[in-house]
Amino acid sequence: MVELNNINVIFNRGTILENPVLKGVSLLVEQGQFLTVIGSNGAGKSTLLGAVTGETPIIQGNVVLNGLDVTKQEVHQRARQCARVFQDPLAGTCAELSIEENMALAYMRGKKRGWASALSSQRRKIFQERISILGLGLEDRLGDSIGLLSGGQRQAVSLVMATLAGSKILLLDEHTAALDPRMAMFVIELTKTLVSEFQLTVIMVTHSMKDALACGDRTVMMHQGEIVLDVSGEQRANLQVTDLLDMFSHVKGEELSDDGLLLN
Ligand SMILES: Nc1ncnc2c1ncn2[C@@H]1O[C@H](COP(=O)(O)OP(=O)(O)OP(=O)(O)O)[C@@H](O)[C@H]1O
Repeated sequence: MVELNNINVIFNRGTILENPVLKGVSLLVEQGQFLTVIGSNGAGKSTLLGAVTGETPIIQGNVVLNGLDVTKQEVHQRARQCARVFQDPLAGTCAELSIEENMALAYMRGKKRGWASALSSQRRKIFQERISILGLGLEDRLGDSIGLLSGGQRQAVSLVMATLAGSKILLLDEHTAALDPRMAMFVIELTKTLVSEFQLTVIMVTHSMKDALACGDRTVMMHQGEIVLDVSGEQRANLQVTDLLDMFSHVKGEELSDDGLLLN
């Protein structure tokens, strides 16, 4: 469960560049819910995820993860509870390390135990099992440098890695945006499989209105640091991409330019 209460984020506070990016955002994502987040460029979507992980300093409000108030916790302390996958496949993995070593690092996220325990033969079996879900034959290539994989393969491995430490909250920050359409579809399907298998609570930021409606069970739209739309259930099930755009215009009383939101 992710609970954000009245979160305010202001970048460059007190300077000429002061930028209020989240304006009293409150959001409750129930245990096991899969929320998709859309919104125009600069709406505050990534900042919202940063507020959950602790990477973004908040000036007001509180963050509760799985019932625990983590507002004062550092990023590494919250890492036990939530995992984040970024847009850039290179961001979540270390090119110089092998697939197995990358997985071992992910496995140890938020844990105090040593490196050796993460690389035991028993762990290797778990890693092989988990990575075989991809159907890419990587279970036989655990010793290969992860830098040898394509961007899409690496993003798929990043997603599997995000499930290794046992955290129940998964934050996806446009994780398919840098992939070609075929690989993006593969990673979206993989996302659905992993979310269902590990019963994760998910916040997925996307620029694809199609994916926003096709994945998960609830969609919010952000605009200028606020949640301007929140749909689920039957209302969402009946929505088309064009309806979403109309709703946006209605809520904000303005036309939305197509460069901010992809219509695919
Ligand atoms: N660390 C930072 N320091 C200063 N300003 C920042 C920082 N991070 C983000 N911003 C600004 O905050 C605003 C919101 O950024 P954010 O990345 O949350 O938007 P977004 O909705 O994810 O946009 P996009 O869809 O373009 O990725 C932008 O104006 C951005 O320039």
